[in-house]
Amino acid sequence: MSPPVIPVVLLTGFLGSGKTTLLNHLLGSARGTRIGVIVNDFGQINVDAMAVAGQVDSMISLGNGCLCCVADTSDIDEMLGKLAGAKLDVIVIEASGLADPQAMVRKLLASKDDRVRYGGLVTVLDSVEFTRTHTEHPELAKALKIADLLVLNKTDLADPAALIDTVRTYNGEAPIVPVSHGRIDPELLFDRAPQLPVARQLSFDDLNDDHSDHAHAVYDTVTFTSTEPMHPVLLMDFLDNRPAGLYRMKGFVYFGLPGHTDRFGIQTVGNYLRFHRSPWPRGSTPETQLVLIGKDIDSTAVDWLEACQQTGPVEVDDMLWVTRYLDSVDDFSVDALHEPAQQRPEAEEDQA
Ligand SMILES: Nc1nc2c(ncn2[C@@H]2O[C@H](COP(=O)(O)OP(=O)(O)OP(=O)(O)O)[C@@H](O)[C@H]2O)c(=O)[nH]1
Repeated sequence: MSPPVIPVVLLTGFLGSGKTTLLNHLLGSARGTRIGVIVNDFGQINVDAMAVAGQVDSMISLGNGCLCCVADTSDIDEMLGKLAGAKLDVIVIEASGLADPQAMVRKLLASKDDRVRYGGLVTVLDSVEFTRTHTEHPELAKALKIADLLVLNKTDLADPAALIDTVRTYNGEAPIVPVSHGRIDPELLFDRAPQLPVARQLSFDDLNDDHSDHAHAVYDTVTFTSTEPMHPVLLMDFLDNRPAGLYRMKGFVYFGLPGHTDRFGIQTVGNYLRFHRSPWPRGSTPETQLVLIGKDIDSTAVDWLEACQQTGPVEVDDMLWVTRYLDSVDDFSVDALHEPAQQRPEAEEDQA
């Protein structure tokens, strides 16, 4: 008997909407379902791949690439083929927040590997940023229109009720699931139910509708790395006055605070800012690694970050500017910084 065909679910959504958070939730609640993952991070630092590593049995990371730019379907088939050989129940592809979902769906549908089949498109929406991003980036409507499941995320921060009607105007059929922290019921995706209520037949128009304006073209990605510690007050000043054009920032910060050795994961989305404290991976050299994504990001942003490096000793109270944005209440006092952070799986990095 030939093995069951593996559904390939595409996870998309604008920058910072919560794709990695949702993926981590799925991986954490898989209950025996074998999930393969293709992470399609954008930018030179593979922050998302670092976050999911450790939870996933079968993972392929594209590093500094983009699945919708992969030249031909055989490259996709090669990746899917590697995972298909690993006896999986489902493959989830996390698209870059900048990806063109139509181009990716087209390539998945064109796959010649008969061990896999396109299993549907999940689009994650940020309840807080939805109105702003969809006004500024009308091209995002594509990912709503062809979605099979719409996840209205961050409902802990904004009431989704008013948004549901708006979202409905883009897509009259797909279920809309309001959640916080990407906590969707995995049964919506996996068989023991696999596939999405799903993978409806997409029309020729759905797949070809103005695909010429490849969404990436309008965004910049800027990276900053440094082994010099950052000064908390100077970095917070940067974050309070973010450079023009910056939409999203993520990565890790190294503060050279005497007596403590933890790294600070950082996430910004629009005006949102959050730090997460965790130990540096064993054997790694502490360094700041930041990816800045946006539109026409002010060219002085990197110079400004360089100027945030420490030139002298840092007082422990300087960290108060940072600790109020930590995601764990236990960490709010600066004294707590002297206790090493709990060793947690890297995959929890992005979860609340
Ligand atoms: N309060 C709150 N924060 C959330 C929720 N979902 C995600 N976040 C936070 O939002 C930030 C961005 O989440 P990610 O999961 O990294 O978003 P993403 O879509 O993978 O981001 P990109 O890969 O940059 O496109 C992180 O700090 C998450 O912890 C949520 O439902 N509520």
